[in-house]
Amino acid sequence: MFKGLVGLVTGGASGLGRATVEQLLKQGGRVVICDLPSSPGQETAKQLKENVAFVPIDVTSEKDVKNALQTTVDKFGRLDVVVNCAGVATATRVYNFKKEQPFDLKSFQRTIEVNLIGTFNVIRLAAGLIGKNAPDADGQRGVIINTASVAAFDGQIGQAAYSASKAGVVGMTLPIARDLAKQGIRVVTIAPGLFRTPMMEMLPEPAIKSLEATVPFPPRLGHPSEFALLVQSIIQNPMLNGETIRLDGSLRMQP
Ligand SMILES: CC(=O)CC(=O)SCCNC(=O)CCNC(=O)[C@H](O)C(C)(C)COP(=O)(O)OP(=O)(O)OC[C@H]1O[C@@H](n2cnc3c(N)ncnc32)[C@H](O)[C@@H]1OP(=O)(O)O
Ligand SMILES: NC(=O)C1=CN([C@@H]2O[C@H](COP(=O)(O)OP(=O)(O)OC[C@H]3O[C@@H](n4cnc5c(N)ncnc54)[C@H](O)[C@@H]3O)[C@@H](O)[C@H]2O)C=CC1
Repeated sequence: MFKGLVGLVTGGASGLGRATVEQLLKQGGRVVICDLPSSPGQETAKQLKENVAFVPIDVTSEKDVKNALQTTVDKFGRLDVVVNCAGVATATRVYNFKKEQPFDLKSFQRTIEVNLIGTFNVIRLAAGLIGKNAPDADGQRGVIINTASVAAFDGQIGQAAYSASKAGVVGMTLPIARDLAKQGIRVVTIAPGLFRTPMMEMLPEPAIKSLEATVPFPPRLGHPSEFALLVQSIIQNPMLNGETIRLDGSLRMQP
């Protein structure tokens, strides 16, 4: 289905990103996995064998992202789809009254830097490369897919930094789609609910169970493959643009 398509997936060594890499490969695409040098990206690429490459990057670095785009061109000759999955989660109250300690500003800044600025960094640099593609019959040159979170809308206690970073991703989706419309590049954001990934598994199991119990239907954590399925649908459907799609079993998180 995606024969010849070239994708670049940040955070592609784990969780939702990895499932996306697998789905794109299954559909005949070629994929560059971008993730931290400390991630299992190299092993992941080895396991998946063909049509896949790993480039170690930090999404906040201009040099790293430019290097990943150059590798994409050198290896596969073009770039059609970017899926931004790289992200970090933090959980701290804005002020801890027991310890008389305010939220650590560096931690707030780093969350914004990775989740929001890192996503923007990849978009701004990748857009130039996607824009070099010849347009298809519909005038389309490529697609950029971002990952926000339902926490952008209903962040819980302790999620000020994380929610702010993800709300930023939601907020920039429409203006960037408008910026890139003339070049025929679509921009769509997915706001996942609760998916079983290493990030989610950092929460204690009782916390996971209690969150899971709040999902109306299906009353369970999502499978990463279900996120990847939405990525595939977004790529396939040319009318989807400038929108954030919740993928959450109708979950609205409680405080
Ligand atoms: C990854 C995604 O993108 C998807 C998601 O967002 S998944 C949701 C992730 N959610 C989180 O990570 C929650 C982050 N928050 C926390 O871990 C903790 O609230 C915290 C560590 C920040 C604070 O913990 P704390 O100061 O020890 O507070 P604690 O004493 O446990 O709780 C105080 C009150 O808040 C409530 N509370 C705390 N965390 C809660 C939670 N996650 N959900 C609901 N209520 C919560 C407690 O029930 C308690 O209520 P009462 O005062 O009525 O008894
Ligand atoms: N798992 C869930 O329930 C949800 C996840 N999300 C979001 O989905 C995205 C993927 O999350 P998961 O797969 O669950 O987490 P994960 O922790 O399994 O994967 C995230 C990947 O991002 C990489 N990464 C982190 N910082 C990076 C950086 N600076 N540069 C490059 N790569 C970096 C990590 O190394 C990791 O491989 C994240 O943006 C997360 O916030 C949103 C809502 C729910």
